Amino acid sequence: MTAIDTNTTALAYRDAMALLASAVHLVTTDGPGGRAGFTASAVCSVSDTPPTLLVCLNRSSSAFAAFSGNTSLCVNTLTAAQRTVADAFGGRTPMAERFAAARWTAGSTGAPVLAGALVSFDCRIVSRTSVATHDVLFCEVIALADRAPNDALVYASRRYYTVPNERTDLRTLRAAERVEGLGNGWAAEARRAALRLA
Ligand SMILES: NC(=O)C1=CN([C@@H]2O[C@H](COP(=O)(O)OP(=O)(O)OC[C@H]3O[C@@H](n4cnc5c(N)ncnc54)[C@H](O)[C@@H]3O)[C@@H](O)[C@H]2O)C=CC1
Ligand SMILES: Cc1cc2nc3c(=O)[nH]c(=O)nc-3n(C[C@H](O)[C@H](O)[C@H](O)COP(=O)(O)O)c2cc1C
Repeated sequence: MTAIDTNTTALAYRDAMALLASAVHLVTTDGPGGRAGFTASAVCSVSDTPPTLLVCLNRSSSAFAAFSGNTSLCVNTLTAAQRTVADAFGGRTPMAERFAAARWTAGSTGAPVLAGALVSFDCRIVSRTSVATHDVLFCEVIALADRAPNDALVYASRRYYTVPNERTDLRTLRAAERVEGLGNGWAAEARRAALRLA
């Protein structure tokens, strides 16, 4: 283990955290505190009884005041096709412009639900704790939005990657077989592997 130099602790920590791959979410809210949202990787499952997750929000974020004034939020997990929305919600863009970058419906809590998200967790904020620079918001999941099989967006080493959905893979493979008439060799082996995953 290499000890962390106290003068570069934050930088060393960030460099180390940058190695971790994570899902990418738009965390959104609406209500008396106003409408706001930000791109987040610091989202974690806490419990399934009742379904509970946590979100870490920097108190210096322009979205912080709205989340403080509201009692609900929605965690919208992004698909690979939604990386431009991740950029829009990643900072320094006015809130109206962020929301104009995508289509929305209102969840049962009133929080904005992103159309076409990999999955959306509509939540009631049940507790808040300030830790260092961030507020940790503990949220009970009230509703889940439709989940269509899709490729996931992953953030690692400060860039975005696509994680193919197994079922999407299978559809692609079947389409390739139909178009190209592939039925033997590597294609047949790949098909068998995909069927085992399905
Ligand atoms: N948890 C957070 O608050 C996060 C904030 N960010 C912010 O987004 C921007 C771009 O980030 P990157 O390109 O990934 O480069 P970066 O070098 O700023 O961050 C690398 C990694 O360090 C962690 N991190 C960064 N800032 C943090 C913070 N203030 N508190 C706790 N963990 C933090 C995250 O895991 C991030 O992926 C930066 O302004 C960064 O601060 C990014 C990821 C998580
Ligand atoms: C991939 C990615 C993940 C992020 N994750 C978080 C996070 O979990 N919590 C957080 O407070 N900010 C996170 N941020 C930073 C916010 O999205 C946003 O940039 C920051 O709150 C400053 O926004 P502002 O210009 O609205 O103040 C992340 C940014 C990126 C690009």
